[in-house]
Amino acid sequence: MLFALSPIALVWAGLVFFTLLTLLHKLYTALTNPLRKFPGPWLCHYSNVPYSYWLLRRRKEFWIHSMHEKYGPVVCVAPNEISFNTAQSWKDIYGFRHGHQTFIKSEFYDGYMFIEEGIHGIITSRDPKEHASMRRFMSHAFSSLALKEQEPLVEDIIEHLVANVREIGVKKGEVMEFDWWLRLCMFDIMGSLAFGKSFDALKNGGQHPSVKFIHEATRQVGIIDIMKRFPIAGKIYALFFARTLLRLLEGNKKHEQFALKIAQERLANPSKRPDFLTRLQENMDESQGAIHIAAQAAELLQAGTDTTNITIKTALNYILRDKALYNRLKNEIRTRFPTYKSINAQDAVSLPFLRTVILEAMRIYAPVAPGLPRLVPRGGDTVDGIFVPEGTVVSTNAFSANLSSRNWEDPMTFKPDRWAKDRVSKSWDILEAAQPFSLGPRGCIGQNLAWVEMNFIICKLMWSFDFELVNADMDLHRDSFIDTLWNGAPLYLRVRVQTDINGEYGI
Ligand code: HEM
Repeated sequence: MLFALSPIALVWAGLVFFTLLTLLHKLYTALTNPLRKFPGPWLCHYSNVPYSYWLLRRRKEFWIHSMHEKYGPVVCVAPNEISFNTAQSWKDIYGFRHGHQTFIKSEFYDGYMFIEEGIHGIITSRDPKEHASMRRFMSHAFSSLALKEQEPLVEDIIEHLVANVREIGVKKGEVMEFDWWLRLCMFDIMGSLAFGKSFDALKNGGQHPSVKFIHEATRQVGIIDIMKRFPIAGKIYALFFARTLLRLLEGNKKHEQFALKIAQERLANPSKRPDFLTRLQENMDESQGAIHIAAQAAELLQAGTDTTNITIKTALNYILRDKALYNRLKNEIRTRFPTYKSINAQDAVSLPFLRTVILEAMRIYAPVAPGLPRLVPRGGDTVDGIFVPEGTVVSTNAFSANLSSRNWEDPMTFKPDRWAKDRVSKSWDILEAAQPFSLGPRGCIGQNLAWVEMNFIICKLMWSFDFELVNADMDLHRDSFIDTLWNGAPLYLRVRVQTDINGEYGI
């Protein structure tokens, strides 16, 4: 009977059969999916399409937040993925919990840098044992002593930034795309610390291949994520868009080679320069070579560049919209430091109002906005009192936890005083819902350095200049996209030299 069909009819019959089988399989997995009891749109329980659609539109965190506002603190966002947005979920998923197994990083972290060599850096390492030994190894580069020694290197780059602002913003009177200059500054700082020399991005207006690469790499992460969710479609995409993928991979390769060359050079010519490389070299063992150092340096560059830059940009954006807050911050900085030369990192990090401004900036526009995916360990475990089956990918969505109307009073309003130690207002904010640096064994190892950089930069800038926001019609949330990290609207500022204090840098 089957042989009576023409070849074309046979192909059609095969296609229909295959489609029916796939649909039946989908239906079966949907009906037996243990996550179906979790709230969320029905489609998310059995398809990665909504998740990938919003990822491609670069507004995934906005979508997840809208679902949390609608369905509550736990939402099924993809067939095997649950998002939380509560303070307790941070502790349960990422923290140390006595008597519980670790929730390890999911496959999301696989395969970015040094893929062919199978070598990870501290961020992408998923194995808890491998990571713990890396963390010990890296901790020397992030100790308080190391940080103290790194301060002059950081300050040197900040001086370049201040000089650029004086030259372009004050002397030439140009409106400055300020986040671009901040980005270059952070890039040079990380170059100086992780690669042993500044990239001179501030000097050359960003003409360094790694600046472009790091920017593109954040988009690459999203594309790889989608390709992992749809392996067959991913292969077809790879076939049709081979050139785009090759370009991305080429950028990756060049950045790897660049990192490797720097590491090899440094190992061949040991130095006493107090940067990360020196500390890492001092603590290497025989099992490690230049490639291991290069993998760490490449990841540090990504971790420490846009996170800090985005925070400073956010703080400036909100402060410059509120005259009272702006004057309060200016006064705190200019009173604490009578001269420009008296500005130092230690005092800069202890300014109480500046601290609350930065905390509020990291709340309202989380520098690392997406949920950081983790796997529920064998046997399943509870998150915020809810049992989640083993193998489920869970995360606390930082963007949503920081803006949830269940966690914050008036969440969309920039109110640094919610963080004041002597809080007199009766706000019921759940401060622990915001964990900008994450927590537990995989929490940010660079946070002390980040505080030094951010406070130091803001103090030096606000001491030296008066700022005016030019594009006040810009809305940071409305006008931003997320490619793992923010790809936000530019911040245009007009700059004048400050006239409150006649410091030695007055022009
Ligand atoms: C405002 C600035 C910063 C924020 C908000 C921030 C945030 C974070 C977050 C959320 C994580 C967890 C990532 C994950 O679980 O996948 C992390 C990890 C990490 N961060 Fe930062 N970071 C900042 C600055 C820095 C700086 C300046 C450095 C230094 C170069 C740095 C180095 C790292 C490293 C190495 C890790 C991985 C730690 C580990 O897995 O043991 N970060 N950071």
